[in-house]
Amino acid sequence: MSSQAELVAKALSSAPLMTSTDAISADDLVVLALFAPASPSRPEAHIPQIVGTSVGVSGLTLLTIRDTFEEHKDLFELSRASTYLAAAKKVRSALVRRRQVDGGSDRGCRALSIAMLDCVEWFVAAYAMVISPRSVVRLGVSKMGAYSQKGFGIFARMDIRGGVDIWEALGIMPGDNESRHSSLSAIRVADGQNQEAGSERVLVGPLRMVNHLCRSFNAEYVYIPRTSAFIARTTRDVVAGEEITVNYGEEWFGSSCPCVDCAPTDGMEAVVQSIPEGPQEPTNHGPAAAAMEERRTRLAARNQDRATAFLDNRARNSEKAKREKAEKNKSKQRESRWRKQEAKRRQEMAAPADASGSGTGQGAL
Ligand SMILES: C[S@@+](CC[C@H](N)C(=O)[O-])C[C@H]1O[C@@H](n2cnc3c(N)ncnc32)[C@H](O)[C@@H]1O
Repeated sequence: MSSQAELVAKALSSAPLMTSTDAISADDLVVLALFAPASPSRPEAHIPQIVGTSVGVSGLTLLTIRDTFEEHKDLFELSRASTYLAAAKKVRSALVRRRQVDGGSDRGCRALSIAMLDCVEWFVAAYAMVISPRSVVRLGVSKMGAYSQKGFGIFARMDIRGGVDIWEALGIMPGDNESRHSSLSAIRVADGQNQEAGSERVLVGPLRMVNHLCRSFNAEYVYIPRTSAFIARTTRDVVAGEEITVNYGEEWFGSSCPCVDCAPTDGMEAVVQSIPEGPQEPTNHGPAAAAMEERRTRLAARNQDRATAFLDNRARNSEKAKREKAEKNKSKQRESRWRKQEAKRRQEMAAPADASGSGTGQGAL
């Protein structure tokens, strides 16, 4: 199936460059619409940490995009790449029709500019790849790091061998570097891409949902040559249900990395599958499930040890910080005392000269 996903990803990767502002807004919009619409009928819907918070549209727009996608969802057949992109165009055309006032209501889509609709088309196609039951990965919600913060993550639907390209986890960089809009997904242009190598961009699309691990990551970003697009490539075997993770590089979190390799937690886990995807291969049986269970047990045991070490370390560091602060205060007080004495001494030295004459200093000659 991956070869079809590869065709779709390559077609999407050669899209004209978007601006950061449109790309981030459209990414927010499509993610919120497809995975977290504010609908009372979906109490499990979760609004994760994502994105640039740049969306200036109503909940109605989100629901309209979601409904329009649902109406066309069956057209997104990942096994037939030739029809796949046409499906995204149909979603766009339906949204354009809904932009026109229809019986007094535009169903909330009038706020979407033409440039935004172009981007929405791209993101609908990109995220429909991970929604497809044929995709090797899916989008879920991950409980991450030391603070058990929730955010989106990408999870394997099936066992994936090491060295495999995950075409469904596609990301693309806009043509400008307005990355201040979303520091959640800054990335540098690589040699061999179609933009100035080394410059910083925002990564948008499903690949931006991949989370970080310092050591036990299982994938890396690779770029699609001569384009602005990236995908994930596994660096080792991954079992069904496991989260796909990469190492963002040392600079990302600095010395306070919250990942489970650096700080202990219960580990990452998928807690919500945001969008119903139809029948799927059961994953709670067979060697893959056993391997995953074994990995979970290993992670839990390791995290237990780390938890103790982490707490000891934190207590030691906090003591050390207190001592250093007290020392600093003492030294400040010493310095202030010294300054006062020095000022007094100077005053005393100056006093006889003042008393002796005109105040210009010449009286002493
Ligand atoms: C590119 S985004 C990854 C997707 C993100 N989870 C989301 O929902 O948008 C990067 C952000 O995810 C969070 N993140 C990634 N890996 C993490 C980890 N291991 N522990 C805690 N937070 C993590 C951090 O907030 C980081 O700035």
